Amino acid sequence: MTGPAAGTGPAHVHNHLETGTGKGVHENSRAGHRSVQEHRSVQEHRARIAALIAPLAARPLERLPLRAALGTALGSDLVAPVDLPPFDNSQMDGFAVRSVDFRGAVGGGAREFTVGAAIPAGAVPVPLAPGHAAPIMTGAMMPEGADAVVPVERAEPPRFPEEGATVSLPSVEAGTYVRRTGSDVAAGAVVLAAGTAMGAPQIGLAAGLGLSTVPVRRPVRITLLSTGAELAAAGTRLAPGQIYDANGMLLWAALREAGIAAANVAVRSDDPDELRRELERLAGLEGEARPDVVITTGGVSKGAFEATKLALDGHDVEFAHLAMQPGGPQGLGTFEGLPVVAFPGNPVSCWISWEVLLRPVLAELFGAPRGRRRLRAPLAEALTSPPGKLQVRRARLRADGCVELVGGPGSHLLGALAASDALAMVPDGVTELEVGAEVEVWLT
Ligand SMILES: Nc1nc2c(c(=O)[nH]1)N[C@H]1C(S)=C(S)[C@@H](COP(=O)(O)OP(=O)(O)OC[C@H]3O[C@@H](n4cnc5c(N)ncnc54)[C@H](O)[C@@H]3O)O[C@H]1N2
Ligand code: MOO
Repeated sequence: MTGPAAGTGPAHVHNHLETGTGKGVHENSRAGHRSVQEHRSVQEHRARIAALIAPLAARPLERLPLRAALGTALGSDLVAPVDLPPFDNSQMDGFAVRSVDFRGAVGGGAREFTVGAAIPAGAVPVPLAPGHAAPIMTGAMMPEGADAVVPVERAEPPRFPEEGATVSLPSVEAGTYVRRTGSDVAAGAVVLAAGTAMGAPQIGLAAGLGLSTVPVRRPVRITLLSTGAELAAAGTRLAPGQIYDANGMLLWAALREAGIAAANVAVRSDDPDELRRELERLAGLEGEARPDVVITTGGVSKGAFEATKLALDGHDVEFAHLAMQPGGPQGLGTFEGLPVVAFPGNPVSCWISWEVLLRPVLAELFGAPRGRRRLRAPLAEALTSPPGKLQVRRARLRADGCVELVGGPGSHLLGALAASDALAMVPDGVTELEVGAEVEVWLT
């Protein structure tokens, strides 16, 4: 995958970054969840996440107000109800003229006009009489008969004289500084195709077309479930051994930026029964209250108190260790019919899991959020990477086009994450890279 445009479309989800061997994978079926023994490839895990949430592509269509539609994907083609511009108008503050009036001007040069009534933007002008030039403001409707505009600074005198006075204007071709009806967007044309992510320009276009709502799929409902006995809520005092819950807000913000309004819950305990009760509560919710997907964070590795693993035991959920760092330990499946994606607890692991596993799948399935821009850039420094794993380093793209690493590879380095604006991908099979070696960079 090379070039700045690469990876922005759905087709790129599965075919880049050959990571992980995927070889020799076998799964142990215990009473409940399955644990994959060997490292699973990133593509394989993405494909499984895609299969888990693919049914959500059929969410019902609805019309959302523009503000709420930001970040969502269009549910059907958007057809322009009006022309843009809706009428021929001036591109400059100047004088509307009939270009034929310049015929016969000496040497194709200037000639004198009688100044007509001024035309402000928003007014409907009277037709322009031959030999007249009407002061016209930018965006104002061209008067009937006029077909060109001379900017005021080219007039002699270079200002707007009183109506009835004379002004000398240099010769112009028909069409000069006239913005024609429908020349930007023609009424009836499909201006945005179904599946287009609604960013600021698309929202601006919809507003410019006079639309107050757009057709989208019902927004995905995601509940973020932070787990861990060590978690403390922001605003409380940290007891010894505690840390503040970063993951809940980190993922909430990541989803919000991606056009998804998520809900947060926390089970500040390592008691699997407590977590199970919370999952049962979420699975039992009905209608709009019921999440489409729950993302858990924490409790999925090999410790003695892996609450998420234990709570999901007996359900159709599998756990695997991916050939990726950070974001190695992962889980996914359903809990009483509720799709669950289990991310590891380290904050950077959560972020990378979102960026590398879930976000590209949403982009592929739903068209929004847009895929991250990817490019190749030379490293500003040498690096080493563990064998057999895609290593995802936090990085910054410098003004000189080189990519520099921010912080080390550790998945607890939240400060470095916040100082980064890119991810540098070191593919598996690569254990050392020199200064100047090219890596794939995702701009976050
Ligand atoms: N023996 C092994 N130990 C670990 C392995 C392994 O393969 N073998 N994998 C390591 C990797 S890699 C990761 S990543 C972590 C994943 O651990 P868990 O998903 O079980 O997460 P926790 O143990 O609950 O937490 C890990 C770390 O993250 C902190 N944390 C958790 N939740 C939050 C939160 N909401 N906000 C901020 N920080 C959070 C937690 O305190 C821990 O420090 O396992 C390794 N271990
Ligand atoms: O895979 Mo863990 O996410 O290194 O830190």
